[in-house]
Amino acid sequence: MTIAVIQFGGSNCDRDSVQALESLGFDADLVWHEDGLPADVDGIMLPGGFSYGDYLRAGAMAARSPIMEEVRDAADDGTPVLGVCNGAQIGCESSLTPGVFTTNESARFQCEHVHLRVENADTPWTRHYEEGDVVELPIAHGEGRYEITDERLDDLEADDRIIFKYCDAEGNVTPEANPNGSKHAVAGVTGEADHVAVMMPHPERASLDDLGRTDGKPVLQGFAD
Ligand SMILES: NC(=O)CC[C@H](N)C(=O)O
Repeated sequence: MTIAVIQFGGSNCDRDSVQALESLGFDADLVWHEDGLPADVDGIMLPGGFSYGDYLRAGAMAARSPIMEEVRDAADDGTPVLGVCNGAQIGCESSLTPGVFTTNESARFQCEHVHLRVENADTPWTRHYEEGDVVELPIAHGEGRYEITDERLDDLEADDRIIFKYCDAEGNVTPEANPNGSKHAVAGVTGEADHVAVMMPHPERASLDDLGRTDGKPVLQGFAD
């Protein structure tokens, strides 16, 4: 099973993602965006980083790379797509997923561990958790605040498309536990179909025993489901 990890100028979590995926038994191929999507990939990961220096708005320029049309076509054909951090920003900027990620409420880059509550355990990315599980993953972003209109967010909530929310260690969603001011504490959301999803925290940074935490492994295992 081969997962394409797409590299843009400024991606910096591409190799970590490959290593995490390989540790789970996947074949992971780094794909430079100008080379186009290889035929017969079984999954696509948009990794974190600072594509195009986060100019305009994080992810906005990478979203215009022609490979994103191919990613969309593959997603429409059922190929699983996961965007993490800058990959989440690219996913939203290219409308694979709804909303946008913009400047943190703190107006600062934040690098810390956060807790997330699993909101919907019935997606490929959350199937190995139980609804309500609390997991701990790292974040590292300056533009991680999820923003969307109230009306669209209500629809996402009603359709169970929010997969993770920021919470405290006990699973309470509170303003204090929301690291960046994301609306409704959204940390991860699916596309129209749940085999497409994006999230700001980094599961690949918590997927190897050597990293001291493996809470993120189940997310990446979603590529196999
Ligand atoms: N870890 C990442 O993917 C980098 C974050 C991102 N481009 C930001 O600062 O918002």
